[in-house]
Amino acid sequence: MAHTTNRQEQIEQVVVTAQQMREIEGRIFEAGMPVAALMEKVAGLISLRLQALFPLSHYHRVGVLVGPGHNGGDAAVVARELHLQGYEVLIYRPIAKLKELTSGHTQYAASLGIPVYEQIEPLQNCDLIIDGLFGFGQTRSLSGNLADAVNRFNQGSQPIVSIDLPSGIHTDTGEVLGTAVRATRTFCLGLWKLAFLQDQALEYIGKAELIDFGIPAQDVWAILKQPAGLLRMSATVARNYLPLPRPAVTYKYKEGHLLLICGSRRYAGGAILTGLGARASGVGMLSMAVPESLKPLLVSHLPEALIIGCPETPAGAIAHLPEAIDLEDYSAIACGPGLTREAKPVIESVIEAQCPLVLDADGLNILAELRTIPTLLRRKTPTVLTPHVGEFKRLFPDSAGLLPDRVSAVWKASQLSRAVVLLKGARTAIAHAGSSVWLIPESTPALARGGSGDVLTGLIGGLVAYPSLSEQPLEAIVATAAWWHAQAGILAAQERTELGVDAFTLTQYLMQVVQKATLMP
Ligand SMILES: NC(=O)C1=CN([C@@H]2O[C@H](COP(=O)(O)OP(=O)(O)OC[C@H]3O[C@@H](n4cnc5c(N)ncnc54)[C@H](OP(=O)(O)O)[C@@H]3O)[C@@H](O)[C@H]2O)[C@@H](O)CC1
Ligand SMILES: Nc1ncnc2c1ncn2[C@@H]1O[C@H](COP(=O)(O)OP(=O)(O)O)[C@@H](O)[C@H]1O
Ligand SMILES: [K+]
Repeated sequence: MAHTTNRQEQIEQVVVTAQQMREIEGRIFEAGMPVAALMEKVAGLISLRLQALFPLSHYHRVGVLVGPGHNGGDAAVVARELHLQGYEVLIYRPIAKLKELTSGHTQYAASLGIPVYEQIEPLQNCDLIIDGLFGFGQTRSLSGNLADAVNRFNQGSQPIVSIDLPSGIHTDTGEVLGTAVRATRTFCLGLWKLAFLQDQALEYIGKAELIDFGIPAQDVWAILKQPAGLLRMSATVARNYLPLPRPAVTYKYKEGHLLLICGSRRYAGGAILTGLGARASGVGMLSMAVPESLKPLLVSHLPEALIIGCPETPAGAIAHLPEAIDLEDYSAIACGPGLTREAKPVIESVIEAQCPLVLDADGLNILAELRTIPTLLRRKTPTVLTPHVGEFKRLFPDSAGLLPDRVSAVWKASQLSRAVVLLKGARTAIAHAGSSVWLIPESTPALARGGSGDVLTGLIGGLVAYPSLSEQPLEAIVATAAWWHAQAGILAAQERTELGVDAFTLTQYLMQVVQKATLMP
């Protein structure tokens, strides 16, 4: 993160594994910070945030789940603070053997008159539950009475706030270990843990919030090294990879020439959406190769684009690229949406192109037929693949075994193929050649809708085509496009609800994202 100097901004962009978090904390403690003082500080911040979100006037009775480790310690301090503020607090402590600090805080809480129970029944009528059973120290599965208790709390209608992670969620993979707390909100402590960016954990995490308790940046970088392996894409970072401002003196080809190859008689709309995604990138020149019969349709939707009609199969797919196309003319090619699997000769041609190549949809299915890894390893210029999980499994059967740990799976696939692999999902992950993995931390399920991926392909193609960005890491440019796409979805959903974000509408919100990002201080 050479781009930002502000500690808070750096902290927001970092993602850590449990092991890394432990090592970072280890440095802080070694330097002299007392563990007890840090726990007091963290839990103080949590208590203040809880009081703001859940005022005493509406949430009188609070159940606090105290586990055996320091997550339980945090919870016991929170219990004390809420009690002192006038909340009626009850502690559930299922495991008798507690770490020393946790034991001390629980004992002190009890001395103040907070009841401590080993059964959940007394906590049944609480207005709010605070989950401090396990945090990033959890590796074992929940079973027996503990699992039953968690399942019963999940059935209640009261909100649940988890401290650090929902208990039962694996810090790195996001996997449910036996069972897990379904939190309304989770306060992630200090640094974002990887589970917050793994699709399988999202419905347990609820609304996620980082509680920044002042981890010094130098301790983070001492453990993560730069560039870090896991990175959260944000507006601050994305701004560095937008082709703005344009130089005062420029011309269309200097702002990139993208060739899109897409569409078929059956999937004509996909070609339009891909074109509109590319348009939003502002790319200097857009050419589109489509089946000959779609030419009038494309011209009417994208009058600025150069539409190239291609020979068609009887079913209306592109049979092959016309002789007149010279792939050397373009600064990037994006290919795939709506092609159908009949367009195999197209993929065989573009694989030989000497510019960056983005493959999506049927482009990926055909690549899998051609044998993904040997085909990609032949290429001398970068390839970007944008699969959803189904396509990913066909492309990379060997890496797919790591799913549902999407971050490990995409990392492995990129390492084996040397390509930039963008794995679509609720939290899209982008990896390049086994180096960093970029994660898109915010999105909206409004995007789970036919055609929104086509828009993304066009947008990625457009950004990749900019010669002014060609010195930048390709994976960061692809992640910027994915962040942009997700932000447009969020804006559109805010104005139109999650039901109102069809793919065409999505394209209409792309510009607003750039306006917002570039107006930021
Ligand atoms: N260090 C600090 O000052 C700060 C730390 N912070 C807080 O500390 C948290 C990490 O604390 P932690 O390392 O103590 O681990 P934690 O997640 O509480 O639990 C591990 C314990 O649970 C036990 N256990 C696990 N699974 C189990 C099972 N199924 N059934 C039964 N037992 C099971 C496990 O036992 P073991 O598996 O080792 O036998 C171990 O004893 C972190 O998330 C944050 O909240 C913050 O306040 C910042 C400052
Ligand atoms: N639950 C979700 N939350 C956020 N984004 C999602 C969700 N589901 C899908 N998306 C996004 O929507 C897009 C869908 O793309 P894709 O599956 O290729 O659809 P299509 O081929 O119909 O265009 C991807 O960018 C993906 O990340
Ligand atoms: K927890």
